[in-house]
Amino acid sequence: MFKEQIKKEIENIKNNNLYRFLRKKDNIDNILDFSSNDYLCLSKHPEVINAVKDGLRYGFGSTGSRLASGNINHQLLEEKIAQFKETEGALIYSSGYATNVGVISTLCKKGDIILSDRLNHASIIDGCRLSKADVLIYNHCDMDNLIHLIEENRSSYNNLFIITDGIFSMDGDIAPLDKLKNIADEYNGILIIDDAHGTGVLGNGKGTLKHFNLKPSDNIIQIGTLSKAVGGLGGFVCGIEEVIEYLINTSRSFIYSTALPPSVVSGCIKSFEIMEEGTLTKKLQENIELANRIFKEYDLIEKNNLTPIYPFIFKEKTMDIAEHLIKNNIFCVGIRYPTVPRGMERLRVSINVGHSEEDFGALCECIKDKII
Ligand SMILES: Cc1ncc(COP(=O)(O)O)c(C=O)c1O
Repeated sequence: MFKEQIKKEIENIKNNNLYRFLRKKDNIDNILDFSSNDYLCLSKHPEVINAVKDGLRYGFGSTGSRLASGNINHQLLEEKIAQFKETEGALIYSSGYATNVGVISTLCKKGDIILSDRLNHASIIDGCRLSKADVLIYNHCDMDNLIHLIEENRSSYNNLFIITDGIFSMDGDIAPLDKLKNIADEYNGILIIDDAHGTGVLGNGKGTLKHFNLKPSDNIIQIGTLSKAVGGLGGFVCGIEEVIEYLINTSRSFIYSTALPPSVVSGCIKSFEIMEEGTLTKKLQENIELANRIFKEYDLIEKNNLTPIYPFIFKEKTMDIAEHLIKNNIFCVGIRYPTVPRGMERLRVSINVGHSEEDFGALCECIKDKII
């Protein structure tokens, strides 16, 4: 009975053209990859790999939660992140997803109100759903709409939280953090920034807050992931000491989950050391400029990007183009509803420091083949 029901639901997904399946990245050395979030290519950096090997001296797994047997070299990474982000403290989780869910559901309580950008990442949405706060969605980066919603509800909440991605993961655009910080200050609110895609990329690598020349403050909480520019696995939150101390005591996805393997932690520490030098972030910005020029020549974009994420909106043609690219050894994922709104289906092209002018040209030529 249950089996039949699930089969029917899968059929429905297929009939709606929304079926997902796992695709192995075959022939990994020959593939031209525009799907990865490894913006600085740190996942394959020899010094990072050596640091990972060195971390294996502690063993394969961490063997327990941070509050039990799993607290090995983790605090070294937290000190590094806090220093890098210029905050009082930092706390790492087993993924960026677990961080958003664990931080938002813990800090935002009954009687509070959350204002969340319409295009925020699924892990923020799930954190909001798990929290007991009231959640209102403001139109994407629309400050008038945000203020309107706050004004309408201002008498009826305890704490006000504004939550936004720093760089939006599917569009590559940047949240107006300067304006959001002003609004948070004016209404005595707390600004939570998920800088999963900004860390290592904007503000000399320090992130989106730095991009706006803003300093960390008591009412800013920054979240990030160790799985994108950092090249590893895990997530982190940074901010004032009291928030970190409170999360250690109350955040369920931190407390009730095994700590990251120490080798991953060692690799991430090395990644932050390399990011601090600034060379790779500078190279990434140069590659973004190069990609802007070439993508414009092929009419794939109208204005210059500041981030490595390019949405090429091909709507219903998206999946056919993605398939054509794969047949030509170019890996670039097609994104459909519900990850993006209907009618906004796109290739999500993400570029990194390893791409060359020829690579950008090859991608554009292959797309051109299919759309002409
Ligand atoms: C904006 C954003 N936040 C959070 C996450 C989750 O991070 P992780 O992959 O480390 O769980 C992602 C990754 O998909 C993301 O794009």
